[in-house]
Amino acid sequence: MAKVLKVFDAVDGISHALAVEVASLSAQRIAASGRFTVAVSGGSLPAILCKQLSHDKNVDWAKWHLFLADERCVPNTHADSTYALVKKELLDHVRIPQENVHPINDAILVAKDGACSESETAAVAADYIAQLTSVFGSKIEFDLILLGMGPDGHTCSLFPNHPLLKVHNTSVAFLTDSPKPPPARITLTYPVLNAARNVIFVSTGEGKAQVLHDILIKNKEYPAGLVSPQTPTCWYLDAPAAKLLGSKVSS
Ligand SMILES: O=C1O[C@H](COP(=O)(O)O)[C@@H](O)[C@H](O)[C@H]1O
Repeated sequence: MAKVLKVFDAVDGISHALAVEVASLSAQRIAASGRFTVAVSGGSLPAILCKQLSHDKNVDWAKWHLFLADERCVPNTHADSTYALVKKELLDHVRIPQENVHPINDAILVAKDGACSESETAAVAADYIAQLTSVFGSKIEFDLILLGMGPDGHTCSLFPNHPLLKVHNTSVAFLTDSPKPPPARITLTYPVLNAARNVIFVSTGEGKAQVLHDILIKNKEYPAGLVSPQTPTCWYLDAPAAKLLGSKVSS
């Protein structure tokens, strides 16, 4: 599937363009289906995504259903929690009904520091599958999944050469050996990523330049490059991240 690249001089340009695009997709899908189902990654993405979007009063936030594309198995108030980040950047500023927001069930966690046992992590994943099923039924088709990418090419908590890259029999998988701390995490799997109507990647900073070149120019296999949804994946990049992409980039 083709990839669409959008390159901006600075991160603020990404925030602005993303806010416009996400608001537009939200309006389209709410008009068509009465709701907007979204999954978001952690890391640098929530701050970039929400800087402008969280001020948009025209978005029908009450119709949003918000999931996490991956999450660290820590309490929802922990410094490493993606939910905590999304709460700070978005949920504290807009009115998405609480029942439409889907953090992990952190009451399951015995370990509160990210060092979860396999059985706890598996239970968190099983609960997250149930949360997805309660909204989607058996066919999980997000309107939009917003993803980041690490400098090693990982996306969600799908890391290079990890066995989870081959998991196709569940919507949510778990791992307790993440190469990036904390080790215990849950993640959406490729069947869910690839069933999405729209996938947008956001990648910024020089530290991502080499892997972006490898994925987008050399077509080397990295987890982020394997995402192949219903429509072309769209990559929002700043100039430092895009610096090795040369003239093949149309901004
Ligand atoms: O660990 C994670 O890292 C990736 C990339 O983060 P970034 O800070 O380099 O943007 C993120 O997309 C993922 O959700 C997160 O769990």
